Amino acid sequence: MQFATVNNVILHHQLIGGPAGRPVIVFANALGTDFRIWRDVVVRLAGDFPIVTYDKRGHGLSDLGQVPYSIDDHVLDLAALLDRLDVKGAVICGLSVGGMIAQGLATKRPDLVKALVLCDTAHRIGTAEMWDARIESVETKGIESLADAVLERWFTPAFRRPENAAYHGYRNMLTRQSAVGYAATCAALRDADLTETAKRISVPTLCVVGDQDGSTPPDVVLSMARLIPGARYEVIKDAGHIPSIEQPEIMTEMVRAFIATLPEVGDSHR
Ligand SMILES: O=C(O)CC1=CCC(=O)O1
Repeated sequence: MQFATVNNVILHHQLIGGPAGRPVIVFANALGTDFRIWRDVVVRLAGDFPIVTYDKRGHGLSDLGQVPYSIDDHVLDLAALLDRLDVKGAVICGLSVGGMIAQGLATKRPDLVKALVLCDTAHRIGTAEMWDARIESVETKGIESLADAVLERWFTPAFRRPENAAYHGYRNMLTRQSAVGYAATCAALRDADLTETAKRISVPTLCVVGDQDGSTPPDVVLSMARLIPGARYEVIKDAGHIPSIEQPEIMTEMVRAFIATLPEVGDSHR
């Protein structure tokens, strides 16, 4: 099954089976992306762990639902999807707004979360003015109108070479997202301040950032890491906002090494 109705919204997802006794890894995505941004990490981890990927509402093949959204809408969707899949005590690996969803899940539904990998994210991203301007551009001129600026923050100059087919492919991913879903998630980002949430996270947490991230630069991610009790912080060289695309090998090994440090929890898998 790749589609499930939760909270009156169809969510596109994949569950890849893995060995019993290993924690499920759940991947959550950035604004303007779908679950394929994790593909090069997922293929490296598949077989060693059960894996869940999904498209948050308003993105990929998932429904739009009621707009605009709040971060809580996204958190409740992920909680309902994991309940539906009978996943508990997972390692939630969230990138950008996906990392905010992961933080929210860890505090709202601690039974679902064994540990967090927070990639290129923060307790607060951007300013209300910035998100309002972005919403206006998307609503009046479409995602294409901001694509080049977004891609400059997503990727390093080395990745943005005109001859790099992957660069053009991910540009297509961005511009083909629903403008309505994109703007609705910008509203969720505008309204989200997870400062108090981050302080209450009580699971082992790894915070990761690309050294050239133009959206949540290393100092921003570090300030989130400092709020989370006991969190570790790592920088990935030669990566922008989406290290799972630019440095999948390093990203994978960081996730693997982090999971190896987690205490065994008997009921942490399906
Ligand atoms: O679009 C960007 O600048 C990057 C981004 C911010 C939040 C998110 O999920 O992606």
